Amino acid sequence: MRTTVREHLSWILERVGVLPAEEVSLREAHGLTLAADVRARFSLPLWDNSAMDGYAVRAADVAGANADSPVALRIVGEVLAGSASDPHLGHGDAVRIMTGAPVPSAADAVIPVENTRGDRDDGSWATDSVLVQAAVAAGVNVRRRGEDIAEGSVLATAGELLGAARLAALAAAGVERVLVRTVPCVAVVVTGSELRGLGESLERGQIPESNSVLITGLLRECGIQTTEVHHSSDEAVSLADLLRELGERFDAVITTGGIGPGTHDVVRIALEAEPEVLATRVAVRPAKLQCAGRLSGGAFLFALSGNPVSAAVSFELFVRPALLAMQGRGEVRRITVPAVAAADWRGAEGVLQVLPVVVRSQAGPDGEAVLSCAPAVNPRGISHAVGGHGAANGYALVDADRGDVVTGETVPVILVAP
Ligand SMILES: Nc1nc2c(c(=O)[nH]1)N[C@H]1C(S)=C(S)[C@@H](COP(=O)(O)OP(=O)(O)OC[C@H]3O[C@@H](n4cnc5c(N)ncnc54)[C@H](O)[C@@H]3O)O[C@H]1N2
Ligand code: MOO
Repeated sequence: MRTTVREHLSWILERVGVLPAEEVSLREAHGLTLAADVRARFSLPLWDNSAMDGYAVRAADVAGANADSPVALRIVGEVLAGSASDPHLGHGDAVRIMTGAPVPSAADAVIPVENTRGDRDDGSWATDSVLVQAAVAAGVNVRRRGEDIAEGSVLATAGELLGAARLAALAAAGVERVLVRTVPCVAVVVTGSELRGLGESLERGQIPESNSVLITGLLRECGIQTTEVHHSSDEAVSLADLLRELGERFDAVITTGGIGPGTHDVVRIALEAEPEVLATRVAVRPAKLQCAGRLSGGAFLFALSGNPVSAAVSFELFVRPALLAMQGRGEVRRITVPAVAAADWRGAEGVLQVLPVVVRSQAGPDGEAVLSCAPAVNPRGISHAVGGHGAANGYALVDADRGDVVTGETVPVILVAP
């Protein structure tokens, strides 16, 4: 029986290891993986503060206020956002207060300015006394210290991807620097004597080289800038030398092409000298041929098929999770979402089918939004279909024992659009 996707991924994840951690500023941390839990240095909010522009009051003083019988309060001060002042309020007093300003210790509620009348007829803010036209309960319009986050609590956990919202939370809670995992340095090597650079003229049998565009783009979509791209000659000896050299300088090396049983499949031949690299057949279509492991130079190698869609699917199933694991990411697998098949298609008998699909949001029977998916390529020949694959924003996962897919059935889909 052939290796399953799960088994092969486990084999890789057991071997990739985790890269070292380094401390960076919050601004440098976006898109990186946190290496250690971070606690809030401050409570959020930091102080009891006003949610409204208005008047800080003692709720008991305005208990009976309404539009017909407003309650007059004496204005004893003003607090703006950023002000350190804490004016005292006695019975019948009010303090002008702006949104975000610390609520005076002696006040317990804020009346929005809209519920008051000033001491002049022009509707402006009161200066000496204010007429309050609505009662307010204690605590209303006061954002309490610590109601969002308590000081000392864990605000971010090791293994998470640091996005904009989390970094803003850390900044607000007084965190300046965080420990993050190093991003892997990755080199890409394409092989194939039929390949020509973009814009070069093509003789019969030659094609534009597109896998380096694919792989560097997929790497960028998981936060990795490729620093070197090589086009190797179809000669196993020089390729073995190149892999040995790259293996010493990079954390990971990704090759495409040359892993089949053909006479000139140079990657397969060059890797025969690498004892920790495993070539295997996985029960999946496309991406059946898999080859991965640690090069003697030290880098982790992923030798992907030259077929562009096989390379993309291999990247999604094995390379992306491995590169995330190297960064200590807690969750390396994508979530699947259910989508309704918008067409019939043939499954891949006996193996998992990973079909590039176009996923759309459409109205369900009760007007609710549901996802639909339609094949982006012909399911009979997926691995070479670089053109149709360009439209795909997801992959439908059709289990080995499921058989064909019928219009209207629900299929699990992973969304891969950047
Ligand atoms: N006798 C068998 N033949 C094949 C088998 C098999 O089991 N027995 N497996 C097939 C499968 S599955 C795959 S996948 C391929 C593996 O192919 P290679 O990794 O050796 O890839 P190549 O032969 O080098 O190229 C395949 C295809 O992709 C095009 N290609 C390659 N590199 C690029 C690139 N950088 N940009 C664009 N296109 C590229 C290449 O021209 C070929 O058309 O083997 C099957 N055969
Ligand atoms: O490795 Mo090949 O994809 O099965 O197309």
